[in-house]
Amino acid sequence: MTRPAIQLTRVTKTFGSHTAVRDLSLEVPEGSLYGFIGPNGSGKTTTIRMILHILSPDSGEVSVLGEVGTRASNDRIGYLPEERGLYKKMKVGRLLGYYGSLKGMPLREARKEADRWLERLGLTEWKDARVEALSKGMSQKIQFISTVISKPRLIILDEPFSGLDPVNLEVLRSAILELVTDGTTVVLSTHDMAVAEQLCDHLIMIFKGDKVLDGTMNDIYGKYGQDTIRVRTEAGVRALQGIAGIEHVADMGTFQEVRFRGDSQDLLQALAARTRLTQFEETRPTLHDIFIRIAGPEAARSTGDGAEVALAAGGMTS
Ligand SMILES: Nc1ncnc2c1ncn2[C@@H]1O[C@H](COP(=O)(O)OP(=O)(O)OP(=O)(O)O)[C@@H](O)[C@H]1O
Repeated sequence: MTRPAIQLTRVTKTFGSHTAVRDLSLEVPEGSLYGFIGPNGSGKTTTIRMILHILSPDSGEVSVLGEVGTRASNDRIGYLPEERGLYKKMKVGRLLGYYGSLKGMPLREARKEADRWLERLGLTEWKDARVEALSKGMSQKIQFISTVISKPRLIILDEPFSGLDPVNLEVLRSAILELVTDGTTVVLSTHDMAVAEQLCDHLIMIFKGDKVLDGTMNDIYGKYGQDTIRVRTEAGVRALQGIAGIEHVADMGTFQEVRFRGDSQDLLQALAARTRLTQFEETRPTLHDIFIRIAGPEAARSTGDGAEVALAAGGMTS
C-alpha cells in the first residue's frame, strides 16, 4: 500500500481552555481529493495549520508526505489560505514568476507555467496589469495560480470558491479536478457541503473539534442509502404540512427534501391529493442532511445550506 499524503494520529490542539481539535486521527491517501467540511469554527483551519506545521499539536503526531513533525516538506506543499493577500503594486505575470521561484522553480520555467495557467483560467490579457486593478474573483484565481504554479504534490485549499461567480467557480472546479487527475493530492476545506459533495472523493466532517464522519463518498452514501425523497410542488413546503410519516423536512426553497417513514407511495398519494407535483424522486440524502443527522438539530443552525423545518404536533413551522 502506498503511504498516505497526510496522516494525523490522535491529534489534539487547545487554545487556553478551548479545545479546537480533539483526538483527531485522519489519513489522506495520495492522489485523493479530500474534503474537510464543517461549519465555521469547527476546527478545519486549526487542523490545516498543524498539517503545515504553523501550529504544533498539544499531543498526537502529524506526518506529511512521509515526514513527521518537521517543516521540510513545505516546499512540496501548496497552500491557499482563507485570508488572502497579494502584492498589490506588482504586475500579475511578474508576481506569479516570483512565487514560482520562491518555491525553487527556475524563473523561466515559472514564467512559462504562469502563462499556461493564466490562459487556462482566462486571464492572459491581465498578465501585465497590476494586482490592484483586478476584481476580487480575478485576484482569487491569481492566488490559486500562485498556490499551484510550482506543481506541489500536496495542495491545501481553504475556501477556494468563496466570492466566485458560477462561471469562475466552474473554471476553478475543473482546474482542481485536472490537478487530481494528474496525481496531485488536494485537500479542500469548506463549510459549503454542496461544493464538497460535488467534488470530493473522500471527506472528513468536523464539528466543534470532533471528527463526526470520515471516509470515501461511496462509503458515506452507502451507509445512508436512498432514504430521502425530493419533492417539488406548486404549494411548496406547506403541501407537506401534517402528513403522517414525515420525519424531517429540509426546505431548499424551490424544492424540499423529505425523510419519510413508510411507503413512499403513501406520501406521493397524499401530496397528489393536495397540490400539483412537478418532481417526486427517491434519492440519497445530501451531505448537509447527513451532517444534521449526525451532529443534531443544533448543528442545523450553524450551517447556511437549506432551512430546517421543524415538525410541530400534526403540523409544521418554517
Ligand atoms: N489562535 C487562536 N487562538 C484562540 N482560539 C483560536 C485560535 N485559532 C482558532 N481558535 C478557535 O478554535 C476554534 C476552531 O477554529 P478554526 O479556525 O480551526 O475553525 P474553522 O473550522 O476553520 O472555521 P472557519 O470556517 O470559520 O474558518 C474556534 O472556536 C476558534 O475561535
